Amino acid sequence: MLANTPRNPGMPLALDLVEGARANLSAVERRAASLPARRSVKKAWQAAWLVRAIGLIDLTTLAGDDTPARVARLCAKARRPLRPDLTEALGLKAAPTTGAVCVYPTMVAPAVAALAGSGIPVASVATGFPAGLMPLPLRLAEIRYAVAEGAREIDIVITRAHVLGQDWQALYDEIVQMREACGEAHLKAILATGDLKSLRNVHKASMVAMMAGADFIKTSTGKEGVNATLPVGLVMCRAIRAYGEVTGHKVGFKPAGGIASAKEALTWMSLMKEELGNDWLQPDLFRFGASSLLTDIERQIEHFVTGRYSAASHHAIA
Ligand SMILES: O=C[C@H](O)COP(=O)(O)O
Repeated sequence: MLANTPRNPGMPLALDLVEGARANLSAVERRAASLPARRSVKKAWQAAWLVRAIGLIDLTTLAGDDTPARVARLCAKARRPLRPDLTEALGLKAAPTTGAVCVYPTMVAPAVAALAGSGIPVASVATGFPAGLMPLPLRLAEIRYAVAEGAREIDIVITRAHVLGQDWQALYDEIVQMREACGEAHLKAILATGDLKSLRNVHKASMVAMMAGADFIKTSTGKEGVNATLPVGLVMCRAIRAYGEVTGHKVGFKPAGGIASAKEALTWMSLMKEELGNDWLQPDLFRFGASSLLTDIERQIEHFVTGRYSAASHHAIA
């Protein structure tokens, strides 16, 4: 899944680049507000974009009552996210699969077993998700555990206090160690932007995470009061662009938390296309972190094919 784009090796912490980061807030907000109004994707193209969106989803369950059986059901959905009659009606050569399945560390082994032979990677949250307030050696041990269980992607959470206290060296150092603990597994750095107080902090934390070698930067755990928003997404995309201009490295982006409708998915995809280009519409550089988005996408595709909507419960996931 992540084979096409070389990994971001990171770079030494460059405080001038972090501090010099400019987030022109009102321009960012104006630009973000204009995105949903755009009608750049219509009808047949919309169906094609929604099929593409399926392949960009990290199909997620992160609940206290997760069980191996629920995870197995979710994995079955990841293998076959679209009903065969819809796949056929759309004339798709290959049935889509989701980008990954994302679970807690103790659910990695059941997910790996359920996805065997599918090529779909398992992503695991780690580092004391969602708050991250555990001693660093335990957070690193949790990464190693998830990797040993078979996770190919690790979604870490950062220490928000390092951002709120502007301690960029401490943030850089912890992410460098997390990346080392990941080994071959790809690291997605969850910034928990709803906790970071300002867009300027979001921009700075994005830059530090990329300098420390994050393969992806991700907005939210899904557990903060405010999760993925377009202004935050725009700031993170512009940070990815700025980092790319300085280093030549491409870093992926994952909005997560509260993205539940096909319409929102299309808006996020337009943002990626316009801000970063078509490479960021591929699963090695873009993912949605979402637990219920697939249900609405399937409904909208069914409507496109049949002209009718069925109840969301007919598209049960786990
Ligand atoms: O990373 C994924 C999020 O936890 C999913 O959030 P959601 O349940 O609001 O879609």
